[in-house]
Amino acid sequence: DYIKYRDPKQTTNVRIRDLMSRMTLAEKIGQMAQIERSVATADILRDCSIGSILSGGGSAPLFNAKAKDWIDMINGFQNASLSSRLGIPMIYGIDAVHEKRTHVLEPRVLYFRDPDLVKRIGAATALEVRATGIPYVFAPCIAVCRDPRWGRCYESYSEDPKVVEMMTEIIPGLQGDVPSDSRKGVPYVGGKDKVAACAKHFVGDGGTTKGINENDTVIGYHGLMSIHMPAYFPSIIKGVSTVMVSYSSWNGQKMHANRYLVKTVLKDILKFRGFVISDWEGIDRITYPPHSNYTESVLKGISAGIDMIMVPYNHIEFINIVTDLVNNNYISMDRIDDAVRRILRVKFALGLFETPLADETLVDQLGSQAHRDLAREAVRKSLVLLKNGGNADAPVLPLPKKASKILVAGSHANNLGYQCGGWTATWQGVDGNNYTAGTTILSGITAAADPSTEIVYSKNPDADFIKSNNFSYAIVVVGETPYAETAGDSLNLTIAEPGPSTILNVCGNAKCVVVIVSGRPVVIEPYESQIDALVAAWLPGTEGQGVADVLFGDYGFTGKLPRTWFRTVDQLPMNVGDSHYDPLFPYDFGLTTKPV
Ligand SMILES: OC[C@@H]1[C@@H](O)[C@H](O)[C@@H](O)c2nc(-c3ccccc3)cn21
Repeated sequence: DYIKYRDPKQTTNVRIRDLMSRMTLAEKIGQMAQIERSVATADILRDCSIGSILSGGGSAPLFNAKAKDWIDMINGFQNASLSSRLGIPMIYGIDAVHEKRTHVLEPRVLYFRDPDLVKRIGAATALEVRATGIPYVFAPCIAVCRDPRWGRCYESYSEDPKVVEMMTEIIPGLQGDVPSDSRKGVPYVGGKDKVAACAKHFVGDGGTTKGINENDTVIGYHGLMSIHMPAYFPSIIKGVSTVMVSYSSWNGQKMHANRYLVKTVLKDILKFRGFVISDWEGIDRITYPPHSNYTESVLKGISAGIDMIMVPYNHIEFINIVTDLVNNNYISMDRIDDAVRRILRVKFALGLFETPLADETLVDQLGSQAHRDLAREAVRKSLVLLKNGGNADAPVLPLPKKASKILVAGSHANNLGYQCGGWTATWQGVDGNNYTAGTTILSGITAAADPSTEIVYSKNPDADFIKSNNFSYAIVVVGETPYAETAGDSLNLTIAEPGPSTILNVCGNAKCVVVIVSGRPVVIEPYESQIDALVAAWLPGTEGQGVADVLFGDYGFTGKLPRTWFRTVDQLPMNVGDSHYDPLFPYDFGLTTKPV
């Protein structure tokens, strides 16, 4: 017989209304739960009508999983969801694509200010995610990092809200362009090669005291609205499908329990019509210790306006408590219906009811040459030239490709894992070249230099070695080792040993170019006078040859600092516009070179 919500010719509102009218309370509450893939079974998905599954950091169907492994796993889960009473498809979410080695790892930091480029990166990312059967990414992070001591600073586009606003152009890249005649604020996904996106973390995640992750953002209303909120406006206008709540607090109140900002501001005033998702055990952390009063967590989180809870493991406890709270009128049916309506709206916008299973024809898009070239372009445009010789008439860069003998040194010269940083093959990132296909900076240099040039590689050479070799010049690649979230919080921001001594040994005995691989500004002033040329390479990901492209002048340096480069950490926090502004290199600084 005719089932209205299954009819794609009906409007989304009609389909939602029809489906909601058929759903039991249990089915509605099941839709509000997102569980981790490691605990998902066919029985749970079918019997509990679970709304969503995610891969947490590094959680894959198997080690070195290929696209087919992902597709088979996700289709397996989806078929279970489709076998539930009403056959509501589940939505599978993941953090961008850095979970999988099947993807070209875009530069981990997108520090260029080119909305067209970031949109193209979004489109490539959407294609590669869909190729693995996934229709939903927890990106973009539109945090405005105001203190580089924050372990997630590299996930933020800039300290300047204007730049972050501009970079929301990745959303139409990921989701597709909202048709001009369609209502603003409504989730929009334009086709099977596009994904639902997630603006995160709402709100003020980048403003915590001393950059302490998940801590307290102490700032007035106008400061919050002028620094941390602005990028949410264009995100909503561009039809972002979901918003993730921040672990952090605003003036002592947990964002996961902040009904004023989540319901009143985001939903009622800004008219956001997609669904609000918690962070991982985000409601558990409303209380201290976390999960010490889960009933309070569930009540406060859902009452604040959170629609989908990233549980991720204790879905039975979650479902039982929500059911009790509704049956005892602590949570209204209106609140439940608002949450489910929003979740269904995103699922209908994604076309999940029409095409719930993966489209296997996209697999050859993975790691395509076009995507590698795009990532390489992003690397080139992200690099910032901070110093280029002692004086203008003797620039060091671009380097001559033809030289008798050059030295490549440093802990980060030949290490793909270090180039990629956190959120890659594993949550905290990896060390070495065995996890991801890609090009190290050393390989990029070797490929770019003239065949007649002798290239000597030494991770941490001593002074005698350098003196005795009479190198034409040396390239030293050092920086930070990979980290994610709290593990990346740093009060000293020093580069990893033996980086400093490598710099001093090499630069004290040869003309040197120092390339810093890091997610953020780090301590460099003590060595700066010894360094002839200094390049901030951030986290170039798999495309190390993008670094060689500008070092040797195939392309000019054009990058500008997206955040202030401090002298010493005791100046922090220090952002452009502050009264006490005495940086080593100011926000928006960057020397340029011409292509040769
Ligand atoms: O991976 C899903 C989300 C991600 O989208 C958020 O940006 C991030 O804050 C986050 N932290 C954890 C997470 C934190 C601690 C232990 C295990 C997992 C999980 N997640």
